[in-house]
Amino acid sequence: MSGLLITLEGPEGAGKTTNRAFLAEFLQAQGVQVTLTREPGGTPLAEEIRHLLLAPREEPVATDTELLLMFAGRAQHLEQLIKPALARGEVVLCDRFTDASYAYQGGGRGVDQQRIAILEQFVQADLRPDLTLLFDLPIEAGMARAKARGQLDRFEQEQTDFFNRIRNTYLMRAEQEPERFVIINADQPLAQVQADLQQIFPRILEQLGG
Ligand SMILES: Nc1ncnc2c1ncn2[C@@H]1O[C@H](COP(=O)(O)OP(=O)(O)OP(=O)(O)O)[C@@H](O)[C@H]1O
Ligand SMILES: Cc1cn([C@H]2C[C@H](O)[C@@H](COP(=O)(O)O)O2)c(=O)[nH]c1=O
Repeated sequence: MSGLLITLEGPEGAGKTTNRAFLAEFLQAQGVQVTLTREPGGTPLAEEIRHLLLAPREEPVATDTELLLMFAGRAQHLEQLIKPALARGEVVLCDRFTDASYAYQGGGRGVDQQRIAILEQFVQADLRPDLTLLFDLPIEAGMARAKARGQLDRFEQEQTDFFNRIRNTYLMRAEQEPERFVIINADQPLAQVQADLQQIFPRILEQLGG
């Protein structure tokens, strides 16, 4: 038995966490076992790595340090949480995964995509998300939501150009893998975003049945 790995991606404040809960509610109502998780994080050790990554600090964080910490947390998360849940046949709803490394460290920081691909293969072997929901919206709209939440973390303190490169990288990846990605227009009232999201429920149930 093998479950499904569904990842939710997008820039800051796109509504990933809010809509992960909405999706979980729907699946649970269908009797599907769901594991909710996030990256960086998802296990106690990986959450400690998350704290290291997100905390604003005076010492500049080297780009490779950031990249390797993302994949170190991912390795722990995969072994301790994601793979066991998939082996139990569950749907894993993960708030960000490796597409975020391509978007943030690749697009945002300028790391060569091939170097990220090497780490992806090293840490994940052939494990890839079954479906990726990309919540897309203009950077200013997402940042306004993030700012309204309160203090900004180390990533959220970056400039608009950094986030525009991230958004563009996500959209480019979605174009390259149209069978895996579904783009959701996140720049709409929540009720409309969720109405759009409902359109893909049958696809998820079909993937689960197959
Ligand atoms: N469609 C929407 N319209 C307006 N506000 C929204 C919408 N979706 C989510 N929000 C609000 O925006 C804020 C950010 O949402 P959420 O935490 O779900 O986004 P996120 O993508 O997980 O953010 P981040 O990646 O920055 O953690 C929350 O306060 C949420 O209530
Ligand atoms: C998985 C992953 C994440 N990031 C960045 C993206 C966000 O700024 C933070 C996570 O915080 P959020 O509450 O989910 O917004 O980490 C990254 O740069 N690279 C990654 O692989």
